[in-house]
This record gives sequence, C-alpha cells and structure tokens, in this order.
Amino acid sequence: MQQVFSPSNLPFVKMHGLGNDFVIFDSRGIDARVTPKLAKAIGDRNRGVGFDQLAEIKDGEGTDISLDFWNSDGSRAGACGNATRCVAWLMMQESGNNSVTIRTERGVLHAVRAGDEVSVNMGHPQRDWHEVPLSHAVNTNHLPLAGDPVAVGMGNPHVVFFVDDIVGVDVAAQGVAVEHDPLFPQRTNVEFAQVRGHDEIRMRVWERGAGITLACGSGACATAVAAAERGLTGRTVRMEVDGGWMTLDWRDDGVWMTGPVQFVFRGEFDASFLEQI
Ligand SMILES: N[C@@H](CCC[C@H](N)C(=O)O)C(=O)O
Repeated sequence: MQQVFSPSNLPFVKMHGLGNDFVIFDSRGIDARVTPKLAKAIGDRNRGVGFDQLAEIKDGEGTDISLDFWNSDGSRAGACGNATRCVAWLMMQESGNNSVTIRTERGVLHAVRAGDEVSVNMGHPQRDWHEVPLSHAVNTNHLPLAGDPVAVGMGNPHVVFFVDDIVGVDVAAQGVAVEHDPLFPQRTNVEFAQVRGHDEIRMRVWERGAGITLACGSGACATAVAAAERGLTGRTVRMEVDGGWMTLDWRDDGVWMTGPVQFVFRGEFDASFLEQI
C-alpha cells in the first residue's frame, strides 16, 4: 500500500536556476510518491507554493540518486536541466563531493561543481523524428511549420525557432499554439532564439506544461544544438535567457550546460493543505 504523504514526511526545498524555479522533495527511503494531483496542487502559485517544475529525489540505481520531474500542470517531464543542476548542488553540499551521478528517464547524468556554478552533461541530442518525438517522419532540421524551426529531443521534446527580433516575439501566443500542434504527440517545449554571433545566443522559452519560464536548461541545450546544426554558431555558446546567462558546450560525450543555482528556503506543508488535495 503506497504511503500517503503527510506533513511529517513532506519537507521540501525551494531553489531556482536562473529564475527557473523548483520545489524539491526527497523521497529517498520512503514509499510515498508524488502524484499528478499533488504536483498540480503544490505548483499552484496562488493556493500552493508554486513552481515551474517539481523534482522528486529517489534512491539511486547504480547512481548516487534518481530524479523524477513534474511540470506545474501535473504532467511528467523526462528531463529538467536546471532542476538537475539544483539537486546536484544539494547532493554535493550533503556529501562534500564535487560530482554526482543521477539516474533520470533519459539515462545517467553526471553533474560537477564549476566554481560557484554547476555543470551537468545532459547527454546526446535526439535528432530522429521518432526520438523527439514527432507524429510522423519529417526532416527535423526543417519542420513543416511556419518559421522553419528545428526539432531536438533532450529527453523531452523541443522545437527551436530562429528569429531576427526576439523582443518582438509573442512568446505566449506562439508558444501555446506550437506546444499543442498535432506534429508533437507529447506536446513540446518551444524556444525562440536570436543569434548574436558565432558564440552567443539570446533565447526565450515557452515550456510544455509550465508556460513562459525565465530559463529552460534542456531548452538551452536544444537551442545550442539547433544553432550548431544550422551552422549559425560553433558548438560552445554563451546563452542569455530572461533569467540570466548560461554556457552550453556540445562535446563528444554530450551537451554540457553550466550556470548558477540559488537555494531559496526549506519548508513543510501544513496538514490542512495536504488534506484538501
Ligand atoms: N525547465 C526544464 C524543462 C522542464 C520540462 C519541460 N517543461 C518539459 O515538459 O519537457 C529544464 O530546465 O530543462
């Protein structure tokens, strides 16, 4: 019988990476598990705590830990780069080590300290249509959509539009329309990118299941891959998102993403809140 969360076993941590904010649970050693209903209630910015994503730490499987991710609409996500960096920081603070291995839906990720920032190898990009995934076979470098975007899977689906004037993009209106386009059977994250030079990109994002966020780590990785594939940049870029700056480095062993993390507070839920869910 699965244990139901109760205030005594539901402490949480609030963190953000470049303003992409997270509630982090540590479910290691207990049977209780997050549910879509619980995630959606906690993610409500008026009635709950509010987050872009919830990260649930579970026992490792040949790794230090495992991680599951939930969006604020209660949907699951196969990857969450900024939350991975935040949790990696927590684990490194706990262990005193400078690296951590993390099992996620997309496989084993490695994170390391990078000065006062955290780097994570988000793995290799998925470029075949069925890996992204898309609903049918198309050229993922030139999707049959207005704006000629690129599709890249990073454990979750992304579609990247290159634009000349990123300030003028209506991210919400265009983002929600593309998120729900039938070409994406699992919906998609939507990035808009303006290339500033061979090693610099400005990116804004509409996230599947969360809407506009100040940063998206897997989206930044997808954008860096798309730009390099199109020959618009090299494989190492500095990227400015609404929440600040990060570095992307597409190496032979995967796409490394580096940026800051910020601990905000530790909290615990009141029983009256949990009882209403
Ligand atoms: N902000 C995350 C991406 C979170 C998941 C995304 N909304 C999805 O549903 O795939 C990141 O930093 O990667």
